[in-house]
Amino acid sequence: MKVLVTDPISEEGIKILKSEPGVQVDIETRLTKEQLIEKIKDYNALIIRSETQVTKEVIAAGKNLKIIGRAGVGIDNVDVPAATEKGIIVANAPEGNTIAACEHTLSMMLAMSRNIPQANASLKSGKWERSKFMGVEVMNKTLGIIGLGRIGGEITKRARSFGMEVLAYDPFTTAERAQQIGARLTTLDEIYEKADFITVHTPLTPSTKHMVSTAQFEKMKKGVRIINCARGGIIDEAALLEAIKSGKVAGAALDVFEKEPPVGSPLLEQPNIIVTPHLGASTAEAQINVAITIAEQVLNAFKGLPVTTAINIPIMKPEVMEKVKPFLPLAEQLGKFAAQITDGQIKEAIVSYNGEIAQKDVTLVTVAVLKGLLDVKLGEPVNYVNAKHIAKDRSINVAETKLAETGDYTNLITLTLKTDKGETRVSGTIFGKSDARIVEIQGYRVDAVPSGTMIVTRHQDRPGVIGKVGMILGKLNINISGMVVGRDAVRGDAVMILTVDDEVPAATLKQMISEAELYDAKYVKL
Ligand SMILES: NC(=O)c1ccc[n+]([C@@H]2O[C@H](COP(=O)([O-])OP(=O)(O)OC[C@H]3O[C@@H](n4cnc5c(N)ncnc54)[C@H](O)[C@@H]3O)[C@@H](O)[C@H]2O)c1
Ligand SMILES: O=C(O)[C@H](O)COP(=O)(O)O
Repeated sequence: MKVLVTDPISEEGIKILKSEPGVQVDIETRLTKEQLIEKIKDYNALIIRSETQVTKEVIAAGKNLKIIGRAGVGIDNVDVPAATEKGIIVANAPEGNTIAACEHTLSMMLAMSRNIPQANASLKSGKWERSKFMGVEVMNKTLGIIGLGRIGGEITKRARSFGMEVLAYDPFTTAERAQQIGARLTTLDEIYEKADFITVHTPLTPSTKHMVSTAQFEKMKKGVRIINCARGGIIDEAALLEAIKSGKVAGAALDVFEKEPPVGSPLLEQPNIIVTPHLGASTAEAQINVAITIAEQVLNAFKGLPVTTAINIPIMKPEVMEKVKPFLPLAEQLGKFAAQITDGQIKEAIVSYNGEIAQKDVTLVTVAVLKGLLDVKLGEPVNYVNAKHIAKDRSINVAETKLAETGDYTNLITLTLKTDKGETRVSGTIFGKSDARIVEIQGYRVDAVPSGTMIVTRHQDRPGVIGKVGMILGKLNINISGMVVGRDAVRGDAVMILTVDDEVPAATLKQMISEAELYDAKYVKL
């Protein structure tokens, strides 16, 4: 397994990767786009920070990529949909630099309030300008936080200790959580109306891009101070420049820029804008944290272990994962089995859960069913990353139903496929800890271990049918190792599963259908 590291990460992470037998690590920073596209084809993992741009072209060239690891939080420099489509895991290190970014934000707020960078530059240039650098206090001021996630939360706690009132806006958090950490959740308009300081802590996404622009500056208090230690582009730089020039905004503290480095940006010429070169995560502690996390995640991906910080796979807490793990192989086999006995174009896949499993978080189990189903149907690599995406792309509607009733089985997973030609229904269960069985096909009871190769027939239950099938297979030296039949009534319709030790040619299935007068016969390989 080969890992390419294209942005500088702490040695601690590199050591972890290198200590794993069979893992080769190459560090190549400052690659051009073309160089990265050329190199990436040989690698199984790419580790980056915020500088490397992982574009669609890079991802397309990464024929052997399993995982893109971001040693930090923001993944706006990675084309995540393109990676998902290719089945490449994108993982970040979401917690390692929270404190670093929080402390940097507060440093910037205080430095801006007391003109520290300007005063430092003045004194070092030989001046002694005490009256020029009159500051403001933060105590008894209102801090508006946009994005009350990990960093916004830590900032709240510390800002409260400075004696600030904290107003927060975050559509994805609750008023209770905000209150618990010391903020009052409110609207953006109230923040703009009341805040003396406004700091943004959202990711950069299409919906947060330029969320603070001319119209928003107009709503703010005169003399407001702005901080952006999240991502360049959340605040519209052109609008900020105008607001600074007009005096509406008294000062700004920026760690991040729409273009990095911000060469030639007029923002750099404004005396009341202080800047740092994207240093939010640059502490020794944070860099060790994120490098260790991402190295561990990359190794997990190589070993097929859960990548717990992946942002394009359903993530589960280890205790939840432990409970659903035994069902994943069964779920995948059900998907594969159903795909091979189903004709027509799949319009809908309904995964129904009965019994104990219905009480669990089955997100990953449904993905496993889709993985098995689409792997067979499409003949292209499908994994836990891209299964849902591919289903959506192919206009296959995926539904989940849950029923706590146990019926005859403690747990039952049923996959129903609706196609343009009809409907297929297959159910499976786990006996004991991991004994997987297919227990129903089209409503007929059966009992088959979902593995190996088999022939699945639909026919009328009458004398001679099974004999004729056996004769045909016998003549071709195809060995039958097991047989189960399910029927609705004596001489009614039936299904049969014949487990076979050898490959069954399509012509043999046709011969069986015509000579034994079967409704249908399918070869299933699991
Ligand atoms: N300057 C740096 O070096 C540095 C360091 C770390 C993180 N960051 C940036 O900070 C961002 C936040 O990091 P975090 O760890 O707190 O992430 P987080 O996911 O814990 O928090 C982000 C919060 O933003 C909220 N949010 C999303 N869309 C929103 C919207 N439209 N309006 C308001 N809130 C919205 C989310 O609900 C979430 O609570 C990262 O995405 C990264 O870009 C920068
Ligand atoms: O999103 C992040 O984690 C920060 O912006 C840090 O970026 P960096 O790893 O390039 O310092």
